Amino acid sequence: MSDRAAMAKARRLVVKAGSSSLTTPEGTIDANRIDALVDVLAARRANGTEIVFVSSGAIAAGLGPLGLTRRPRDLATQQAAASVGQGMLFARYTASFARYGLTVGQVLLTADDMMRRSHHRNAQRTLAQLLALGVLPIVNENDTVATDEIRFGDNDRLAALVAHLTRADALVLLSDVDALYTGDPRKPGARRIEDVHGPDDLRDVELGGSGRVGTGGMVTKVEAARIAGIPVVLTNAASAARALAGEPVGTLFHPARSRRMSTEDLWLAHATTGQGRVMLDPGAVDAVVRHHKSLLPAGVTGVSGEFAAGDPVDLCDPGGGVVARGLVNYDAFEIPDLMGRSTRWLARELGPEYEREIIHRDHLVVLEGGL
Ligand SMILES: Nc1ncnc2c1ncn2[C@@H]1O[C@H](COP(=O)(O)OP(=O)(O)O)[C@@H](O)[C@H]1O
Ligand SMILES: N[C@@H](CCC(=O)OP(=O)(O)O)C(=O)O
Repeated sequence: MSDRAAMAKARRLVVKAGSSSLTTPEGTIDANRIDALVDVLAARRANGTEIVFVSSGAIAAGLGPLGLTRRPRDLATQQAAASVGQGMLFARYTASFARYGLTVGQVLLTADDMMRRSHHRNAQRTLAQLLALGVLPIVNENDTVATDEIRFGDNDRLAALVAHLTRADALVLLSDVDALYTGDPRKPGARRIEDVHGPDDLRDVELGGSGRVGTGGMVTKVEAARIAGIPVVLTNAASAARALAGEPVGTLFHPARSRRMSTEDLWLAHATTGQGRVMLDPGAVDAVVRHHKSLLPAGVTGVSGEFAAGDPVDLCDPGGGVVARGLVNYDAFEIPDLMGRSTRWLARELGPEYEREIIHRDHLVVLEGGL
């Protein structure tokens, strides 16, 4: 099945709309555009497809009511605008989907919810239950509590992670441009890119910044497409119906990997950040990256950062490049005493509890640079 056909046949779809597709330049909700988009989603839902909708626009929709003429730069005012805008946005969706007898559920997530395994599982369960109950979940970042350091900021990566979380078959990113271009389409000479198969197709592409109200521009969309691991179409809201029908609109990002990674691997690779680093000798790099073995203390040459057992940590090759990430079995301060030792020696000298690996292979994922 072609990736376009996969879009048309998807049984579970994540659709993400950017701020610019949902709000007016005056900083209010664009009710007509929301209704038009809801018409498309409801029609697809009526065909039996489960849809998770990721909607930006909380900050943009809060600008007008607060008398702001442009997107504020400081986090506190962004959060105030999001607090005002999110409620209005969701009220609008509730009314709009009700025209089709559809019930919507609001799901606000933080980057932290994606990073902590227990929160992640919880979000996964909630979304699954909403879908099982026939509810259409509408997801946004929980802007009012997100801090600068741990913010998604844009919703493109969040949409890709939600696609993982829900094991969606395809992802549609709706923006104010109808496709990815070779350069910013606001400048002359930019050409539309129809298909992206991998990094080679993006080599000469200028990934510019965002529009007036959006965040991240094309960089975050390309990144989202890369991490989604499923067919992704990028187009504008006006082309949403055609994109969902598998017609050749926008830009289609073909998934790079044929084998789907497990949910935990996807989570580890894309939703977490290493809380510290563990340095490996060449033999350990080989064992972990090529042979997918557990990381044993004997192959560790150094450690940095403050992490606790259970945290995600980055594994580095002797050149300092990150090759893998895994959930570590020890606190950072314990590792120097174990480094370079065989598990047998450790068990004999320190006790049987030290026989465990630094990272078990079941909780270890090789990152792209390490392949
Ligand atoms: N190579 C490119 N192809 C398409 N659009 C681009 C490119 N470079 C920059 N852009 C700009 O990215 C903007 C969309 O990004 P953004 O404002 O973050 O959207 P959204 O709010 O939908 O997430 C477009 O308005 C476009 O002007
Ligand atoms: N969570 C934020 C998303 C911010 C944003 O600009 O996202 P996007 O328009 O998708 O680039 C909001 O709802 O305003």
